[in-house]
Amino acid sequence: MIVTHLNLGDYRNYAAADVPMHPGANLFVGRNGQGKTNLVEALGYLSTLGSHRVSSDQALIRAGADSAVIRARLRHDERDLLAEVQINRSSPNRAQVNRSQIKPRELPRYFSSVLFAPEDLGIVRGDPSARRRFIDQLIVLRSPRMAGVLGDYDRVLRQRNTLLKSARSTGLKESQLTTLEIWDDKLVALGSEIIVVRAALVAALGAPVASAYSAVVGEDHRPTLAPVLSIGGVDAEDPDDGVRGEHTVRPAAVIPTTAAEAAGLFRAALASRRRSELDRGLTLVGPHRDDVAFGLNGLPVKGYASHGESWSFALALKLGAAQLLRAESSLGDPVLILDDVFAELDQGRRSRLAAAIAGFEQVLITAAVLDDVPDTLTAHTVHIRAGEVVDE
Ligand SMILES: Nc1ncnc2c1ncn2[C@@H]1O[C@H](COP(=O)(O)OP(=O)(O)OP(=O)(O)O)[C@@H](O)[C@H]1O
Repeated sequence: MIVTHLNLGDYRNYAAADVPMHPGANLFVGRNGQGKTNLVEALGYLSTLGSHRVSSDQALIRAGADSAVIRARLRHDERDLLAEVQINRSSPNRAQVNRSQIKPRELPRYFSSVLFAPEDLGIVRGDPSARRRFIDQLIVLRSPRMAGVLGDYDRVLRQRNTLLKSARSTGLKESQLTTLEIWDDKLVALGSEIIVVRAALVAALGAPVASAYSAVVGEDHRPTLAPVLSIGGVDAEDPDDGVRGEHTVRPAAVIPTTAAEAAGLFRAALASRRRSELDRGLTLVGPHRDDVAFGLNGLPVKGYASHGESWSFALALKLGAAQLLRAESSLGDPVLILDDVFAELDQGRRSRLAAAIAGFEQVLITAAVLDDVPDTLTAHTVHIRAGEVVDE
């Protein structure tokens, strides 16, 4: 799949932008703070419904405006499609495909992109939530229907926590026990599906991430990924009662392969934690506490790997994700977006990265310095200055 045209209205520092795009590499160059990342961030939003830089949509709307529009003309298998989203400051966002309204969360059915940016270092070095976000975004791109399952799980979790909190202050009454059992059933049904899908994804990512890592780094450093499931044996032994410290981040002892197996484990874990959950007023086990353990040469990445190794690992995660999607998606290749990547790499890694991405249908690259980008990627170069696309 490729983007043939991007149109922005009141998005970040763009009052309006019209950018034709080409198959293969498209390079956006400009000094710091001109709007290069904003441009590619907008395309990332269209497939993940979020920005890699902020958790709320508010910052995406141009200062002083009420709404932002991202509109992209997409081409796949000779067919054109117009996808757009309107991000509103004070009303729900709206989305359209070919001018017909759809739910915003349906957009990943139509557009698939994988974005790598310096912030992705947080996936390997940051909190478990960053790893869950990475995994879940990929899950939705692989199977857009999962957006609903993940959203429903969060909703049920919030409602269950509200009930646990109120039971904590008053003691669990008969009627609350019945309601808790209903929430347990919903949590287990949704959660067990998430657990199995996440574990399968982590297993599927292992090989493409390892080959992306050696393609860029040029050596066989054996990166590994393993799911850490909070329903498995990990948290059950945890004296902190499910509050995960660094020492508990290790691969799950049991990795369920079916939803029924995951449901059995999840339900048993909930039962064994009921007392603690009522004491704390909080759901202590479940996919909202899952993690992924990343390893390099037999050591954990977090806390052990160098800056360069962590950075290359994060890049390999995204390249591996893109590789996985291109192998199985009905949308063709995801649009690969590399934001500010080349400045971080030495000459050898720049050339190797250029070779590794050469086969993708479309790659969008941002750089502050043109000379940082290998010549093979500069055929379509667009200059950006102060929120405007300029011809030079
Ligand atoms: N909601 C907004 N309204 C107006 N301007 C905004 C908004 N959000 C961000 N900006 C402006 O956008 C600019 C940053 O753009 P962007 O992050 O795309 O820079 P960049 O060209 O990628 O720079 P760098 O090379 O430093 O990464 C900043 O000047 C910032 O003030």
